[in-house]
Amino acid sequence: MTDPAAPQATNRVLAARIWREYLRPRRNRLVLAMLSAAIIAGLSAALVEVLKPAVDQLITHPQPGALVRIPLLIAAIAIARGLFQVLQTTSINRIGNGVVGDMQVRLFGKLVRSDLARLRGAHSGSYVSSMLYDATLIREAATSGLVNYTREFLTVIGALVVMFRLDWMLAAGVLVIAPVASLFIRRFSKKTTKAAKGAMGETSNLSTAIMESLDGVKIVKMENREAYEEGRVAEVIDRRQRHLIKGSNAKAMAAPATETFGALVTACVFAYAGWRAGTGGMTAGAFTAFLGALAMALQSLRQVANLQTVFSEGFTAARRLFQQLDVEPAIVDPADAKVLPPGEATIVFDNVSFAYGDNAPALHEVSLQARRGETVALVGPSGGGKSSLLNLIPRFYDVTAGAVTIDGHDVRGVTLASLRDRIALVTQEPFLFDDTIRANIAYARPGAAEDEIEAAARQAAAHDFISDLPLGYDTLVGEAGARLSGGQRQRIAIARAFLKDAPILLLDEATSALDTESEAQVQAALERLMAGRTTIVIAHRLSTVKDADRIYVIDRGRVVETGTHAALVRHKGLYARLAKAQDLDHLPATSPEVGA
Ligand SMILES: Nc1ncnc2c1ncn2[C@@H]1O[C@H](COP(=O)(O)OP(=O)(O)OP(=O)(O)O)[C@@H](O)[C@H]1O
Repeated sequence: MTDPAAPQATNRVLAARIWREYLRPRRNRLVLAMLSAAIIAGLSAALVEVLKPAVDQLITHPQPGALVRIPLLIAAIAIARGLFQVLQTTSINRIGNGVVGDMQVRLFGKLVRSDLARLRGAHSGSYVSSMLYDATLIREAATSGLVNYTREFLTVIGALVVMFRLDWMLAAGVLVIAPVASLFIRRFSKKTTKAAKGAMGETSNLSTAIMESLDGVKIVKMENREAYEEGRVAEVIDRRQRHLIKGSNAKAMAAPATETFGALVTACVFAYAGWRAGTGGMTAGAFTAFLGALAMALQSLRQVANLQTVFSEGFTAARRLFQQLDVEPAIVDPADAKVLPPGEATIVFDNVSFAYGDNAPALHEVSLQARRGETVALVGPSGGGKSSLLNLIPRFYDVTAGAVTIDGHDVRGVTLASLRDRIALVTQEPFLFDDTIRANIAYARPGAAEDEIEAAARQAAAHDFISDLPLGYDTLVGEAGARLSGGQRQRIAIARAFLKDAPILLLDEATSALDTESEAQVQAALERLMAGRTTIVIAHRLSTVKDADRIYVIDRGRVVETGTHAALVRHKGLYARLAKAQDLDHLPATSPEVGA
């Protein structure tokens, strides 16, 4: 069997998976929808068959009683068909929305658990398009497509049965030309499939382009590039529309073809019927009913043809969505993972090398150590590898060689949950969710009590400004915290770390975004946060560097110097040059040796 996630997975494999995972749990309702579809097809056939007695008994040879009986019969069939149509539609709606919901939840669950490397590797727009667009296309194919197909198919069969009952010879003649109709259907379904695939690819590009422009809206405005962005999006829209137009044209061109074909068949039926009527073999009623059945069969065949597009879109979407769904993260708990036991929280990098995928290594044989109560600073030129190093501790990425250990336990040997429980991370641009300040502080500990949240905010020097807000802790912070200042966002992130109270603190310090007063508050809060923890900080603020127990100077992926600020200044190496550039090389030197 083909792997359902593989790009070449056959439609049969995809259909089996959709059935197994999404439809089987809803099979009762699906059976109801299918039964309704079958009954609708039967009633439609009955409706055309009634035309025979209707014409014969009401018009050609009027019969007493028929005037009431036949209209009542038609009304009863029509009402029953209407009721089953409602039943079919409501069942499909329930199944369809359930299927989409399931797919979206599963896909999001998968994405949010996937490796950082994978998430960084594709634009989030493509995930959004898959979640919203692909899932809907699969729903269309798997629910209304499937049920309508069944209904229309059975309607064709029903119409054929009626035709055979009315005049088997004529029906057999019509049946002989059926393969021609199927040739039509196949021909244009190929074209629409190709167009559908193209349109789907462009839908993904479109969401990417829109999200990117809006994410970078400040720079777009600053550089007066609105018109350029508009043009860029317009180009993608144009490409997408070209595919959509091609698809619609293929459909539209098929309509005159099938209609002409239908008219030709009808003409033949007329000729035959005329001949048969002349010889007394076919009544006017039978003839009318036959034409009605033929028209119904042709109409249903057209629907069947249209549904081919729905199926091909659905399968293409399923192939894409399952591919996304089936990528297993590489960074997971090992089979024999143990919980990281509480301890001193000593972090050791033992000859660590690391590369992003197949790129050149970002870190070469790095060794470093940070103990409880210590502040270890990472400094060095941009692109040197400081962030990469920090990312290895909570296993956002895994080392390529060597090991990162905490209290002697390799981080790859313990559960991710217990590892990350022990670490608080405060980044340069702290991320806040569009929720209340309270929820943002309590993000790591959703069950935290009100006074714990407030205590954390006080320690982070955030309580006063929060209390000054009209809604206090209930204030909604806006998208990514947009309604707060940079310093306020940072203090909320620090409060979050205080509340988490993890023994390890990873800090990517803010650079120059803050004014002096705000910076002093943030700095004081950070110092309180660092006390008594194992802190590794990417240092930009020189006061942190000065007070650090140890500084590791990282350049081009290697630790090139180690020591205290004073010792490193005396050493007159890279650090001394960086410090000089920042006018910080005149501090009294009091301290120990420099290493490398
Ligand atoms: N996701 C990624 N994929 C591929 N390469 C990356 C990725 N992130 C960083 N790099 C590369 O790894 C190297 C180290 O980057 P890193 O971000 O760790 O440096 P840094 O010292 O933190 O820089 P800065 O001070 O500018 O933030 C750089 O050459 C960078 O181009």
